[in-house]
Amino acid sequence: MNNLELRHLKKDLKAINALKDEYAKLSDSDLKNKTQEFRKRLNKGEKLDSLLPEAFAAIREADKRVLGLFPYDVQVLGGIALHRGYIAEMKTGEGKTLTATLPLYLNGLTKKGAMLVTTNNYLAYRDATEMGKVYRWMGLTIGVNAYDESKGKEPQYKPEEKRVIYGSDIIYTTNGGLGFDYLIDNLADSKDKKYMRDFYYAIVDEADEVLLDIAQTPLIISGAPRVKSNLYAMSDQFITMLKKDQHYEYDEEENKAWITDEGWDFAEKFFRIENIFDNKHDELLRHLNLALRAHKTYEKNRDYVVQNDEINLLDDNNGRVLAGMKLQAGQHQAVEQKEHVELSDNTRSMATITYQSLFAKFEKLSGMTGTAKTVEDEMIESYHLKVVQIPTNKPVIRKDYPNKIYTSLAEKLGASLQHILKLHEKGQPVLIVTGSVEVSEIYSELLLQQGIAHNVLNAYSTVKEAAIIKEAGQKNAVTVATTLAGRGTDIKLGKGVAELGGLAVIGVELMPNRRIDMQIRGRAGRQGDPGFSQFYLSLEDKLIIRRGIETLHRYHRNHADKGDLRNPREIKNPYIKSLVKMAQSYNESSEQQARQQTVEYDESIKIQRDILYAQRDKLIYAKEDIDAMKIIEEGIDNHLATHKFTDKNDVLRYILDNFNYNYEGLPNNFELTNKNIKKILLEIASKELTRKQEILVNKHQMQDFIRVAILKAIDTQWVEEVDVLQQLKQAVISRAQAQWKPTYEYHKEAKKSFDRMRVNIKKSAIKYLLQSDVSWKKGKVEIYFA
Ligand SMILES: Nc1ncnc2c1ncn2[C@@H]1O[C@H](COP(=O)(O)OP(=O)(O)OP(=O)(O)O)[C@@H](O)[C@H]1O
Repeated sequence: MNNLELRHLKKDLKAINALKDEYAKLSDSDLKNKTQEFRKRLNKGEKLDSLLPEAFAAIREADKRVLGLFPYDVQVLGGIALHRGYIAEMKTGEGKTLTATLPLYLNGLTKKGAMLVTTNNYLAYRDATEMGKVYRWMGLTIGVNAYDESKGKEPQYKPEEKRVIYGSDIIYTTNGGLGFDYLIDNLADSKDKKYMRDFYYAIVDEADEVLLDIAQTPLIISGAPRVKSNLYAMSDQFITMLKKDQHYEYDEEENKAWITDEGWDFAEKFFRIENIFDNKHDELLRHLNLALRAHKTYEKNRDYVVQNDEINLLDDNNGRVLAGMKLQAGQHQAVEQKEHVELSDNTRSMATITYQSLFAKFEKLSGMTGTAKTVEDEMIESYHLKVVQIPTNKPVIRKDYPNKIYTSLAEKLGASLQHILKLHEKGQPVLIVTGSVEVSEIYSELLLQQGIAHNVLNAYSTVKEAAIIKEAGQKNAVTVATTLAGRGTDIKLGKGVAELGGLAVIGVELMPNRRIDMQIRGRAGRQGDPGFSQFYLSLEDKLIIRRGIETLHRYHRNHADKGDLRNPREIKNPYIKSLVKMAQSYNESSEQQARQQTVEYDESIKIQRDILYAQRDKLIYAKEDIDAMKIIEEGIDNHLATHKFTDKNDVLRYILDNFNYNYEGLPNNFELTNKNIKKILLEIASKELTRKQEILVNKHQMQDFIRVAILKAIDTQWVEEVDVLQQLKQAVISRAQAQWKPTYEYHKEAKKSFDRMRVNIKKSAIKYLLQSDVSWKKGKVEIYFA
């Protein structure tokens, strides 16, 4: 299969290579003028595909002149694959950054926006800065939705600045930045606050990480805070007094903790209540569980870090801070309480999207990574993306040694340290990659004890990332890093290092999947460089404990106390070794199942969100006037269809609640028929709208008001709906049993809830249109919603 696809790509490569000499002879200005020429031809109807050979030849030549790098044939092949909407699997260090310039230039010619999406700020900013030069030289604009972390905090862009970024020919952004911007753009209540264009073309860098691993965590924008609770502090204090196996139990494999009967008895005594399971103590019960989880299942420096008096979650896949992400439903506050930092607002989510849905919005999607083949089926299923493997430019000469496995953590530390010391003695640079901040600190401590100077790169030190990476390939360098240095990081070898054997990569934990292993190994042996990689594992590695293979646990129990740091004994038993591998593949399949579940549950909210956002856009970009009376009438009809007014007071209540809270009363001779009720309601509405029109002077301002009021109705109801769906999902999952398809139940309920929301939107619209106050101050409309 791969060969067939490669053959197709090679045809284009041939055409591009045939133009090589001709383009090399062009003067700088003739080369730059090609952009205009291509754009003219596009305008006349020529297709991108037919421009491909010339455009690729042009940008390739420009890469050489501006960046000093002439894309190799294999990179051109990769570039063509990216244009054609494949995932180009190019081995680590083959130069994907440069490869992307080719299809980005070609697709940027359309002026519809060609995006390079990557996992983190450091990579996005680095690549945009380096590659930006060549696009500008060729007369294309580039927008950068990332910033230099060493120079300070994230800039807060105004909508007009975002519009410039997203309006550029080529855009470099992080996936998180893009997702949040999409959600914020869809919270705008007027044209001048919107900045996104329709999504056209994207190349997703580190495609497997972004599209699969990170895609497990949906993006959430938080909104109005819920009432603050003092139960966090009380619950936290209580939990710290509990004794393990008496008051609570903890299952390490599942990373689950629960309070025992004895624990609950203790709680009843402590809080002086009779029955904690009584409904009136629901909130306390919930907070106790949150506090228990905060203490027993969330670990500092593994799951989160504490920075600037804040809890920042860590991404399991790459050890980086998950910018802007919070644990939901009060869990975040419980962890804050545990760490004694100020409690943030416990907000409900206002808008949310998964990456699966976000990327489905691109007209054309492609991706690149060093590791995609093992997950090709999933890529096809979730994104319709096929993988094509691109050959390397030079053979990879890096040596990947088989894993060394030890029983205990101490033995693993001892063995790996001996190896590191030996390498360091001869001056070979070493990169030690750990699975958590905690372990990175242990290694740092051990190295200090040996008097070895080294750098530590983890979530606490990302501001120094570029500087640390620059040093990491020099003679004598020792770098301890979490997996955040495991992808994209380009470590260049210093003078004399190749002769010493290149970079040595020492991995010191069993990683969640093989792709992460390969990426870590791939920090060495780039561009045909020498280098090697070696993993040191132990039966106390997190993944082995979590994946619970009984034979391994038994082996561990029987052997753990016999070894120590100074006397590490490697496990040679092939059966035990194969079980360690199995723990990793178990984990891979459960990761995949979890992703499948995310996709399945996402279907409802995806459909609902699309309908709702389209409705919002229709209002924001409405060419014709919005007929407020028509919307009010529909709301009245809805109400009359579902509600039977029993007497005049009932009608009056409805008017006071929804139409006019100063309403004086119905006429004495009012006859209670639906027709009459509707008539009087329409009269009140029409009078109120006329009054507002008088205040707002002209029709244009009145239309602005109507639009904002209806958007407000949509948004408030949508916030409710997002919350309802989230809770519904939790409820359905916790009820899930065998032979019962929870997703079916979920989608059925979600549909009902959506229909209710549509009715409620109209109801709220009436309220916001009629019961709000408008004023006209200093040439601006001011609106107060009750
Ligand atoms: N055509 C070229 N000629 C010379 N050097 C090149 C060329 N292409 C790339 N390089 C160099 O190769 C190195 C690796 O490039 P890059 O970091 O883009 O690799 P990558 O494929 O993204 O790796 P990873 O998979 O680890 O992210 C860089 O130092 C880059 O300058």
